[in-house]
Parts: sequence; C-alpha cells; structure tokens
Amino acid sequence: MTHSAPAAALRHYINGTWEEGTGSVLTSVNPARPGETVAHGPQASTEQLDRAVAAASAAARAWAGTPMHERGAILLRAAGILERDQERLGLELAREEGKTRAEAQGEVLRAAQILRYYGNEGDRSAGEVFSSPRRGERILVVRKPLGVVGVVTPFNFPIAIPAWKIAPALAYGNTVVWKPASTVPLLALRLAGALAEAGLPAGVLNLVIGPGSLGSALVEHPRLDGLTFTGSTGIGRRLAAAGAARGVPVQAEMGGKNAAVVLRDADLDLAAEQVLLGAFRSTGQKCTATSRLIVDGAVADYFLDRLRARLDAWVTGDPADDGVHMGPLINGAAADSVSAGVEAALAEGAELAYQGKAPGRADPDGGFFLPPTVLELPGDPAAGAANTAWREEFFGPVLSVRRAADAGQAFELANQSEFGLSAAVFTQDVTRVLDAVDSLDVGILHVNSESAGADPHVPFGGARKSGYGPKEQGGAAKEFFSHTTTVYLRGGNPG
Ligand SMILES: NC(=O)C1=CN([C@@H]2O[C@H](COP(=O)(O)OP(=O)(O)OC[C@H]3O[C@@H](n4cnc5c(N)ncnc54)[C@H](OP(=O)(O)O)[C@@H]3O)[C@@H](O)[C@H]2O)C=CC1
Ligand SMILES: O=C(O)CCC(=O)C(=O)O
Repeated sequence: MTHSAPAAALRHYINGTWEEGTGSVLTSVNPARPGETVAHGPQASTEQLDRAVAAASAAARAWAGTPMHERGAILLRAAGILERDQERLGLELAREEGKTRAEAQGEVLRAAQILRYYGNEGDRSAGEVFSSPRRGERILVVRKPLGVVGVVTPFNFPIAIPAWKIAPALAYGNTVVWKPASTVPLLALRLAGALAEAGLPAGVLNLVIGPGSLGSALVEHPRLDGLTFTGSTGIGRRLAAAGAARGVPVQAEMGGKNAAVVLRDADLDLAAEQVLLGAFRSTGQKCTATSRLIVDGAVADYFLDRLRARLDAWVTGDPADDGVHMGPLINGAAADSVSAGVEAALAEGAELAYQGKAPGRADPDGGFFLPPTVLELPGDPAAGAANTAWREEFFGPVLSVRRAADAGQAFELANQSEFGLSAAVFTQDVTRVLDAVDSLDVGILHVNSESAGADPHVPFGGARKSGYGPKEQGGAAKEFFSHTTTVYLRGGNPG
C-alpha cells in the first residue's frame, strides 16, 4: 500500500516568524522508499542561527518573568494540538523516520503526555524553605532559568526527545534554540508548529534546521547559557568538552549497549516476547534497545527456540502498512554500518543463531531494510568479551547472545560494558531481583519487561559513559534547566 504525500517545504522558526533558509538545500526521504521526498528546502545558515540566538536572548527576560502557570498553559494547549493531529503526525513520523505507524502514533502521544507533565509544573514545588540557626530568619532556595538553552536532538525519537528537552526548558523559564537531526525535519516543523499555534511568544522557541555544524556553532555561541544534547557518544563528548571550555553547562545523553538477563527461573515465554520487543522494535534504533542477551546456560537452548519462533512471525516491511513489525533503518549509511558490524562479528567467531527476512536493498529504490539478526558469541570468555558485537553499539536490529553459568556470572557479563544506560532482568525470585538492583550499574532497570521504555515523571538517563550531566525528565530535569539562588531572608526589623 502507498501512503505518499506531497513533500513539505522546509522552514525555520525565528523570532516568531516562519522563514526560508539561506543555506544549502536539504532533502529528507522516506527510508522505506528513498525515492520519495518527505521534506525539502534550504537549510538555515549561521547568520540565521545568530538571529535565532539573538531572538531567544531578547525574549529571555519577559519569558522568565511570565508566571509558571501561564507558561504551562501554552504547553498544555500544544499537547491538545498533538493529540488532535495524532493520526496524521503518526503517519508522517513513520514515513520520515521508519518506525511502524503504531509506534509512531504512540510517540506523538508520548510527546503530548510530556508536554502535559511539564504544563502542570506550576502546581508543583518551585523551591525549598529551610529553617535558619538565627532568630527571625528563614532560608529559601529559589529556582531560576539558565537563560538561552540550545537543544540538539537525534533522529530516532523525532518528536518525543525534543519534547522532553523543550518542555522542561520552557516550563522553567528558559528560551530555546533547537537544531533537530537533519534526517527528520518534518516532525520538527510539526512540534514547533504546535507550540507556535498554542501561543508561544515570539523568540521563546526558535527552530533552525541544518547540518551538524550548526550544533557546534550553537555550543560555541557567546550568548548561549546551556546546551542539552542526545545522540552519539563521540559528538556528545565533543559538545560537552566545548561547553566546559566556555563554562556552559551541557547535558548529554549518549550511547548504550543494553543487556537483557534471563535467569533459569524466569517465565521464559514472557522473557522471549520482551527480549524480542526490546531488541527489534524501532529496528533496534533506540538508545535503550536490548543489544546483548545473557541467558542462563540451563535454559538457553529452550529460550533461543522460543525467541526464534517469535521471530519467524516478525514482519519487516513498509512501516506505514498494517501488520508490519519492523521498518527500515534511517538511511543507507546506517544500514551499511550495521551490516559491516555483523560481518566483523562473524569474522571474529560469532555464529549466526537466526536471520529473518527483509525486503531487498538491491533495487535502486529499495528501502534501507535489514533482517532481524541474532548472533551467538564465542563461549570462550575472552573471545566473547572481545567480539565487536559485544562491545560496539550497532544501533540496528542485531542481538548478541552469551550464556552464563549462574545469576552471579550473568550480572558480571551485563556489567561488561563502558555504557550503563538500561538493562532488563527476567526472574521470578525476589532475591535475584534485589541482587540485580544492587549489582547492575545502569541508569534504568526493567524487571520482567523490555529494556526500552520510560515514563515522563521519573528520571531518564544512563550510568557510566552513557550520560553526562544531570538526568532528563521528571523532577531530574529541573537540575539541568534551572539553577538555585539561596536567599537568607530576615524581616527589616527583627525586634
Ligand atoms: N542516550 C540516549 O538517550 C540516546 C542516545 N542516542 C544515541 O544517538 C545515536 C543515534 O542518533 P543520531 O541522530 O545518529 O546521532 P548523532 O550524534 O549523529 O546526531 C545527533 C544530533 O547531533 C547533530 N550533530 C551532528 N554532528 C554534530 C556536531 N559536530 N556538532 C553538534 N551537533 C552535531 C546531528 O545533526 P545532523 O542530523 O544534522 O547530523 C543531530 O541533530 C546513537 O549512538 C544512540 O545511542 C539516541 C537517542 C537517545
Ligand atoms: O526507551 C525509550 O522509550 C526512550 C529511548 C530513547 O530515548 C532513545 O532511544 O532515544
């Protein structure tokens, strides 16, 4: 079935006005049918970025002085607009990013839920009051915005990740300059459009669509007061270093190499279903995706058979079509890099435990599809640990398996990574659950559910080298998007 639509014109939102870019031309395509253009037009230039930062800077004082309930009311109206348009936006997201229509529509609703959470922030505590060791005094800790915040976002959650950065930034009184991933500009236009339609004053949110170099120009900009980034580890570290050199706070959410641990007492059917979803939903392109599976040797053969049986029913194809479970990768370079990773892993001794079917890439208009793939890594501990598929984030539909002798060894293997974003553990034994909580060094732990998925009201982010700076979402977002002033408060005449 085809779901094509006319290509959208690329625009940039600067100081409350939609304008044409003055940079080179950008085209985003449907990764399932790369001949189909989704959005097209000139990118923003550095002169436009400069004007966007100037507009955000000019709007900062008035926005910071706007009552939080008024700021929140705009976010709540924007949430309603996303809910109203959820079907159309879900289809557009599936066409531009490649996740299935159901997941895409779910992501639009998740963005709305995030806007609602921060829209209601005015009803929550805005600071703290301490008693003082001196008579007639109280000590208040009040929160203030940073000022102008840069937001740089990845392709894989084109509306939810921007929402969970932009909504708290705005709720706590910052103004924003946003540079989205250049593979998914259409959804950026839609989110900025919803916030503009909801009544955001001019200059409070500015959208500049353009290449990665605009992101580095942003962190170097003398009027920037903070930068929040999600994306690859290399770029996140460079931005963090650039921010540190200038004294600008940076929050960076980066890579993951997340493990699912299946213990011998687990409900193995439930675990097989959840590992399947964690590894292959969104084509494995989630920072929280399950890319390593550690299964107790006593149940490994049975478990892998259950997983293979589920994979036999897993359909890869056009994500806009009903009945499809997995779409393409975001672009040809991503698909090539994942294929190269699989080849390297096989050359280093991995065995192909399963490879599913996917539409071919040979046709010039063939989408960037890859089959779901399961690799069993060498049993030798050193060879297993050294295998490329164990160490490197592929960001694609590949699951690497190792067997463990017992729970203790399984947790050791799970910690065998420089990353520590999320993990899943499958067991029915509460003692094992408590062991997992104590021993797994991750920012997010799912017990008897897949390693991906996060709610807006609780902290999100990684341990180890997965994250830098304060965590995102829930109350944690406040730590990054505001700073504190401690007020020693006495009456004028203590008597
Ligand atoms: N921990 C987490 O929460 C998450 C982590 N990720 C990680 O992100 C990666 C995949 O996302 P992807 O979009 O490919 O990541 P990238 O790091 O390639 O891109 C992320 C953003 O950074 C921009 N960018 C590119 N180069 C520069 C630069 N030199 N300076 C500043 N900004 C730059 C990109 O722009 P452009 O698109 O124009 O190149 C994009 O907007 C994976 O490694 C994944 O683990 C993804 C989502 C969540
Ligand atoms: O697990 C989730 O739903 C969020 C994951 C995420 O932020 C990401 O993959 O970019």
